[in-house]
Amino acid sequence: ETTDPSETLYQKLGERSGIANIVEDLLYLIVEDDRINEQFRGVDVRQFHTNLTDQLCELSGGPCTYSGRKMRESHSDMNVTDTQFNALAENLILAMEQNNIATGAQNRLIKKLVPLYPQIRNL
Ligand code: HEM
Repeated sequence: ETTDPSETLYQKLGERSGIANIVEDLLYLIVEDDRINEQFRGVDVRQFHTNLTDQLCELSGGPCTYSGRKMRESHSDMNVTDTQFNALAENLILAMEQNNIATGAQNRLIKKLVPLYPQIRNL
């Protein structure tokens, strides 16, 4: 954890390897969370891990290219609720907490996800 203002968000998250660790911990939290784990049954965990890591890397300003589907497309038939969206965001915050990411950096990453909300909820 660092408060160095010259670091980018990507650096504060520990670059791609740090983000990969966060996403791995997020996956464990998802499996434990009865609000959302049903939705993830049968999902290709390796591919999900790679794609979410690339997406968060790119969104945080890192040198990655997300190559998965559009958010509207991958979540279109899931009927994701507000509660479920918030549950996933909450688990992401917990995973960042577990990886000692500074609170300011946590909030900055969550803010990057806000524009995805209507796509993921299919609104
Ligand atoms: C901030 C919120 C979210 C982000 C950033 C996000 C991001 C992603 C990404 C990057 C993928 C991979 C897409 C692909 O491989 O084409 C994905 C797939 C998926 N997401 Fe989300 N997601 C979010 C919220 C949710 C929520 C709330 C649920 C359900 C409760 C959910 C369920 C799924 C499932 C089941 C898949 C796998 C789809 C498949 O492989 O067929 N996501 N998500």
